[in-house]
Amino acid sequence: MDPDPSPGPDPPKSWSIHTRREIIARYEILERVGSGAYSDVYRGRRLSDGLAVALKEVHDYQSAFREIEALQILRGSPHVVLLHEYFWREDEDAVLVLEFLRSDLAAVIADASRRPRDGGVAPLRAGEVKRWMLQVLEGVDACHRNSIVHRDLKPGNLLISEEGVLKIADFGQARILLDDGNVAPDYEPESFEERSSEQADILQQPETMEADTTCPEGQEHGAITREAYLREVDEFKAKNPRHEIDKETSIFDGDTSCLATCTTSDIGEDPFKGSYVYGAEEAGEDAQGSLTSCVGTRWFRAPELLYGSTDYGLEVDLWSLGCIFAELLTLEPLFPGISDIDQLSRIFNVLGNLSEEVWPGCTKLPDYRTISFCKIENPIGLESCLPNCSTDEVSLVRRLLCYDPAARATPMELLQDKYFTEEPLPVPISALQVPQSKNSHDEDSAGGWNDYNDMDSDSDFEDFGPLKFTPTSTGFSIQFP
Ligand SMILES: Nc1ncnc2c1ncn2[C@@H]1O[C@H](COP(=O)(O)OP(=O)(O)OP(=O)(O)O)[C@@H](O)[C@H]1O
Repeated sequence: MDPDPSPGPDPPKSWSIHTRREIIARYEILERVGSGAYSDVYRGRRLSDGLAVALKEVHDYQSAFREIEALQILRGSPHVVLLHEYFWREDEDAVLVLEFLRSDLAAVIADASRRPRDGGVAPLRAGEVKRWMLQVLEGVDACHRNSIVHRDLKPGNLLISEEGVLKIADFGQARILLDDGNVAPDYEPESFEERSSEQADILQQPETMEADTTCPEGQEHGAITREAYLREVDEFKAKNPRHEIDKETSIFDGDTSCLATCTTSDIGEDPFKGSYVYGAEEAGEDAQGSLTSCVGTRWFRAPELLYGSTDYGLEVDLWSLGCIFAELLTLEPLFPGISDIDQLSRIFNVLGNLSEEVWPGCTKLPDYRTISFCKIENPIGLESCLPNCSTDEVSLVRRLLCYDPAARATPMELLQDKYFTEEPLPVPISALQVPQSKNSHDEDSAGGWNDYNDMDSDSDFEDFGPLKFTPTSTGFSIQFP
């Protein structure tokens, strides 16, 4: 699509990228390739050398600087999407210029699920699955080494280059965890007030954008101390009154939970769209250094988040990894819940109830007593969900899908798992089959991809025709048929 040079009166926000002179001067904006909860993404071409890029116009302020902050810290990680530069002028959406990646793991799974199964043999070879997993693990390892929790890991956020290199993308929900377990308050990646008026609209040029590689001895690169963050925030607030306005107009509600507060806004892949509560929770996160439980896509959301935890860590990503790996092995989503409660019930049906026995302390989760599930006498177990999988494959998934977050294996531990060094060995990246585009998961597929669009439920309760709800003194009791 040709860029529209005439701004016209009040162009719709999502098209405003076409009216940004500083961007048009450097990039040809081609077709829109995707859109998410907070963004529109266009394929683009750098005019100076023809480089293919993705131009991500982020409509949400917080999401934009979280993504920029994380991508700057992770710059140079081979399995994290590369941020070439970004444009951000006050009162306009941030536009991130990213390397263009044509496919994603969702498309790999959808493509494979359409291939015929040969005598029960999965269409994705074990060596291919291993190579995809290794790349995901290396990417998540880089995030976690830098204390960055992604919070929205799912196949659609694992982008893939033409050559088969997998890169983690969409850091709009990422946070940096501090040593004390809290999160770093959001801060402006680079203050635009410091720039001259000519430079004010282009915050980072490719030549000048380098993540700060200096870090105090003994401290992981990118793990900025709480003091440094608070200093940055103070400086930023002094320069940018908008931050103060945001804080004043939002309600602090940092301790509230998804289950308790998002029952009318828990909208599938976009649990926060139009949600006033989410905004309030995000403010709480910033103001108090605590976290919100309203993160991630439901199918990949850890039980502690489903139970409203605001005191979680990197381990929420590990649960998501377990769900992603299971899906790679079976080509079907493991826990395709249609609401938060259904999500929990699907997990319990497989792994058994969450109790003090399996995770000491879990009864203190904010919403644990709000909803009581009936006892699952005979959970079906992970093996039944992973038919035709080897013991090693089941064991790998099991090491991630532990109720107790502390028991989940870290990416580094998994990278050393014998599964990856035993036959069949991971295939080389060049032998991976990369789908032509990401669009394949919008089409019909046996993998249930259309269900991703069906994850939107206005209420946690409306989809529960066959379930028996009983009000209790603390909340609800639910019985399954
Ligand atoms: N670097 C890229 N190269 C090619 N396509 C991309 C790139 N980044 C994003 N996209 C496409 O744009 C879509 C939206 O991007 P992204 O997931 O980053 O945005 P979001 O608004 O944070 O989405 P979500 O609602 O999933 O959180 C992606 O699904 C993907 O198809």
